[in-house]
Amino acid sequence: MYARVIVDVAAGQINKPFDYAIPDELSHLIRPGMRVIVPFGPRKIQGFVWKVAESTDVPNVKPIADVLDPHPVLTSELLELGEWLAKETVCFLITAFQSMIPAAIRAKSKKILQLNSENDQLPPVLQVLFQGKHKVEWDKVPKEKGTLSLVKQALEKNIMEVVYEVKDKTRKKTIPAVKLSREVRDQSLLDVLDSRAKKQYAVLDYMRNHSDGKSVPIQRVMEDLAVTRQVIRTLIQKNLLIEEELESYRDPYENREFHTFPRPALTEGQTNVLEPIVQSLEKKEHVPFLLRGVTGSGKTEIYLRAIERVIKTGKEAIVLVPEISLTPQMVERFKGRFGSKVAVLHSALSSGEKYDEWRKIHRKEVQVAVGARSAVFAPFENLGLLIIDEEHEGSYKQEDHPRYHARQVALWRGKYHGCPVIMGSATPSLESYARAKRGVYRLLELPERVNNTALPPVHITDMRTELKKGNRSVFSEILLEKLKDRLQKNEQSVLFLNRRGYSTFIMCRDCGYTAECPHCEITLTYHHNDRKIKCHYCGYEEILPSLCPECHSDQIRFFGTGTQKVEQELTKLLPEARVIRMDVDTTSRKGSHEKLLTSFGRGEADILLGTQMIAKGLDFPKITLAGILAADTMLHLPDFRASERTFQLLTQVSGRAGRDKLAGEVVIQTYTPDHYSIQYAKHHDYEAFMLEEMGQRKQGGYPPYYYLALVTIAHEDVVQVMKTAEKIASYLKNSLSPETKVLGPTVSPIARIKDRYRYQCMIKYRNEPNLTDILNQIAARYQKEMAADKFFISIDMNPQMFM
Ligand SMILES: Nc1ncnc2c1ncn2[C@@H]1O[C@H](COP(=O)(O)OP(=O)(O)OP(=O)(O)O)[C@@H](O)[C@H]1O
Ligand SMILES: [Zn+2]
Ligand SMILES: [Zn+2]
Repeated sequence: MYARVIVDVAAGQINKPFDYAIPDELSHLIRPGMRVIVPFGPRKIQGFVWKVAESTDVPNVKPIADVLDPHPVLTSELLELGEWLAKETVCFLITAFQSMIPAAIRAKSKKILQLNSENDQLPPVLQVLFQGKHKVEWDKVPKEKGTLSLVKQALEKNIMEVVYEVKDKTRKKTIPAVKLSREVRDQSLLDVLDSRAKKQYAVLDYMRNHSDGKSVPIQRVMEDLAVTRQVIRTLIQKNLLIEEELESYRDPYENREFHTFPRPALTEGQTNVLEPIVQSLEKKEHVPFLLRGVTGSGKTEIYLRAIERVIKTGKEAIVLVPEISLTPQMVERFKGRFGSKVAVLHSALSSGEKYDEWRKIHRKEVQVAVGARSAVFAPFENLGLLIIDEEHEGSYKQEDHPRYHARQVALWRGKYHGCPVIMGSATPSLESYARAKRGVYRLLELPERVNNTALPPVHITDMRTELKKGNRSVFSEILLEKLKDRLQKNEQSVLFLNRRGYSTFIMCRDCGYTAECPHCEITLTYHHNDRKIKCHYCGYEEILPSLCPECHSDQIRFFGTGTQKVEQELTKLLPEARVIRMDVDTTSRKGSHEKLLTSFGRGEADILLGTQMIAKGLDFPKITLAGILAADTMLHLPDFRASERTFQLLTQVSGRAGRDKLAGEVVIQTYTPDHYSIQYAKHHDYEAFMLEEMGQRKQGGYPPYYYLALVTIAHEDVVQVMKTAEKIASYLKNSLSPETKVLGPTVSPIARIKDRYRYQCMIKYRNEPNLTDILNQIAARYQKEMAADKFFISIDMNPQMFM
């Protein structure tokens, strides 16, 4: 028997399987989807068994060295999905497979220097390096000329050699447990024990009555019966109990109690919406539903009801939510309804915790997976439903290989399993909405809030007028007034500050110098906490200069409005207000996000001030005011979705106010009050906005009228980039149909990142069946250069970002 293995070397001409012999002792074990260790050149690397075959054309195949999994980590469905994904997103098969499993089991091989003789044969410098051990990781070797040439000599003399070790990072957590041995199960206890051994008798009796023949943690037996470990040990020695290691899960929600989440009677609107979904569940039909429901219309309840049906029929469901709305509140709604049937996959979990949640799915111990983007790969085999909440969210697109969109994957899986997919949002993306209008998706609508409360009235304030009036503060008069009013009434407010397109930077007031990253063409951002300026693209940082590096003036200050600055101003203007600030700085510690929100929910603060993370998902009855401090910061980004994103964000934030009995209100501060995004958001008019935006897209030749593909080429040498970009552009122009437009090459909006100059070509097309093939050819053509770290070519189908 032979295995076709996709090996983990994402470089060179190896986007194809390699054949390995399956040793006899493994032949009954190996199945497609398992991870294996195989020899590859001088080293051993990890791979996935793709297929098992009777024969091979390859002479002298080497045998598989080891198997890492007792059960396949990739189901046959996921293997198939991976192939599709690799082609569609133009990436390596191995990259697609790796992205479907938790990071904890994505093993990497390590390069290691191993001594073949005694330490003292080495030159002193290297002796120090080895410190008496016979192995050193290559990463620990100082990469300087002297040491490297000594290493080279030692390798040539065969004093040491390079080996590769594959480390499986998984560490399953286990706890000691015991179970009854067979002889105890089949006999009367008095036959195996002296009746005077009362405690031992009690233990065996307990095990008979409680354990159902399964193992029980030793700790629990000790606690329940108040016996010492010695009693149990004696029973083990007598072979009456068998000791076992029980796998235990790191449960991030272990110490939390989930209140059973009430199951309200559905409103008429909800009933109508649920009906066609239930029908398609019953008919086992793949129907893509687009559920457009205004904020607070009870979409989540629809999800819960549909999942309920799915679980009843013994099937499984996946629920995707954007990372930032995967709040404890959200988790509680699912855990509160379905309890231990739910696994939560969340990036804030440690990689061990994530792995444990994944294993619950893999071992069919849960039926529902709730999680961010990558949860779409949950290894269920009997899917009955997939849900994408806030389907318009940009974070569903992965901005790294494989550049997939979770919606695209969900639809693929829905089709595979013949089950419905629900895409829900108050502001569906224009692309999805257009598809629904054309009947590709089935449109379901919830136009009203659950208890028929009105959507909150929106005030627009023109910040230019404020400035003319002499108001230099971040807050308009009207917003400040309303904040004071809420304080008096003991109601809560949220203040939203857009993170994107708006950051604090430093500038010299005398000469106009601004600090830029020396490796990227981007301004450095000021961080108040450690008084440093940092690059958000490459991580470069430096201490805030006290004098201007150009003119040595001491008038160097930071500009822009960060949350910290707003908070300072807020405490000055409203000293009595209790403010909770939520941004990257206050939520970086594990669990802090949750703490802040719980505290706000308990009413321990009056104002919640934050960035994107407070825009969605929050459902607090006492919030009656939502303020948006600078609505237009995102409007001017070089991105054709800027207007759409602005509209969506304004609508989402507005939706936080007045969700319960108390009526809500919204204040939007802007410099461009007449912009259609802002005007339609004011009137909660999604359809009118979409209509106007469609016109804009048609004119500009953007989605949904055209599809886009973005090719970015980067290299340290600007001439090389230009030449290659030209070559690629003209190759594309020659191979694609005349109706397709190839724009560029042009300099990317961020012209340099990590010392590499960047150029891009944009492809706009309507019908180009061979495009992915052609792009895959281009990727293959430059693989060697990319592997050698010279060129960096990224191909992004349906891009969400244009930087
Ligand atoms: N049928 C119902 N009867 C009473 N209350 C309900 C009903 N359905 C939902 N709710 C409650 O109404 C509130 C809003 O519902 P939900 O959060 O599901 O809306 P949503 O459409 O998901 O909102 P958003 O898009 O703004 O996040 C919640 O507190 C929910 O518990
Ligand atoms: Zn200066
Ligand atoms: Zn940088």
